[in-house]
Amino acid sequence: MQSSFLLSTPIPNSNSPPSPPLHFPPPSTRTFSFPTRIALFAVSGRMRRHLSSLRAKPEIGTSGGGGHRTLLEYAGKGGADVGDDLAVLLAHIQHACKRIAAVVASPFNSELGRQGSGGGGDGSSSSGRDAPKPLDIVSNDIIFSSLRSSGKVAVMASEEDEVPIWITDDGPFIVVTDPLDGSRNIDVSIPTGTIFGIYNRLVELDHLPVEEKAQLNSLQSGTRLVAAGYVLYSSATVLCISFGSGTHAFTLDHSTGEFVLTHPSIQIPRRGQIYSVNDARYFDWPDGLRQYIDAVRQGKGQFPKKYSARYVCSLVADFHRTLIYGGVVMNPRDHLRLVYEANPLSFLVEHAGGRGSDGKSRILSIQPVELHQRLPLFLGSLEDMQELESYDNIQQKINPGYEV
Ligand SMILES: O=P(O)(O)OC[C@H]1O[C@](O)(COP(=O)(O)O)[C@@H](O)[C@@H]1O
Repeated sequence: MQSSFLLSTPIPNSNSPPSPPLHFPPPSTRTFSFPTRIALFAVSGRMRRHLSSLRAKPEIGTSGGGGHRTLLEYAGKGGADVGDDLAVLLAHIQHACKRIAAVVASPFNSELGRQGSGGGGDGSSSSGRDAPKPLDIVSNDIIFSSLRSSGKVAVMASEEDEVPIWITDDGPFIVVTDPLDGSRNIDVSIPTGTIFGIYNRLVELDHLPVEEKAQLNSLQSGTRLVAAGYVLYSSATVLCISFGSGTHAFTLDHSTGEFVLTHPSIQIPRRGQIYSVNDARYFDWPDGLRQYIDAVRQGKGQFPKKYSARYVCSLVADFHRTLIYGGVVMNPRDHLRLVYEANPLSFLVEHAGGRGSDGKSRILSIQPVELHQRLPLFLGSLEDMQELESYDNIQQKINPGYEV
């Protein structure tokens, strides 16, 4: 009785047209004992309440359905009220990231993902940057055309472009971005991500030649970020953002095409029990880092429990897990980029109560001197980061240029 009742009752979903009011005939009482009748009545009552809650109309301003606010509602006047210009820019960024999500998940990208393009024989470009894969280029183009059509961006500075690109003189914002981080994982469907940071255009530089003002606007210190975020392309597509007050994550609802608020005001645990690093590099590490990892592995660190290791080798994925579960994510060699990777992620982790460091200094306080500047990167829970940095010698100076 109970299971056929469940099977025959259509459960509304947001794709279905509005359905007529649900009517549940009371279960027949003729063939059941009194206690069974009571139990069935309770089940059907609970079920009725559950189903009507599924059919509940979203609150005003919650068009994501299910009572969740969408990203644009959150950023708008009834929410964080980030201003019209930033809201328009955000609408274009989220649109670009939905397109990238579709491209990385497409069955037709495998050929693209496999080929390298350009660069030197050692897989690097003439400027020492890694050779981009075709999907890096496609993602870069998607971001660029969205930023340009927003009309709100003066400069885009991307991992995939040798120099920052001047877009429009009166764009109020500067966007720094790694359009597709972790693209080396694309052939095997491991998560990837987009990272971005948003600054105000420095109007005091408007009189300078275009190349010069594009460069200087892009090299602002992380403390001046207006907003920063990442989009994780994984089992779910998650857009995590901070406008300088809290860090919030929105998950793409594929049935509505909206990012809906799923993780408001994320607080990274003060201490986690996970470290994330490529530990095949153990023998190239300095003593301090080895000692730290040896200690936490054995439960001999400040926290008397043995840590676990997790390493996806995709910065956005490793960072997202660390933000939610706590612990530390690190790349101790000079590999990740200050401007469009370390700064945005440090901004996010700080606004969630954690810390971002190069092993010696706070990331956000480092003045960038060039667009593709690399550095060691450590991000995570406050207590874990304090413990890690207390080892002093944690930056890996030997960087042989690993093959994989
Ligand atoms: O090779 P390592 O030191 O493990 O570095 C892996 C890191 O490099 C990255 O792949 C970024 O490098 P790329 O921008 O060259 O892809 C991160 O996603 C990842 O966390």
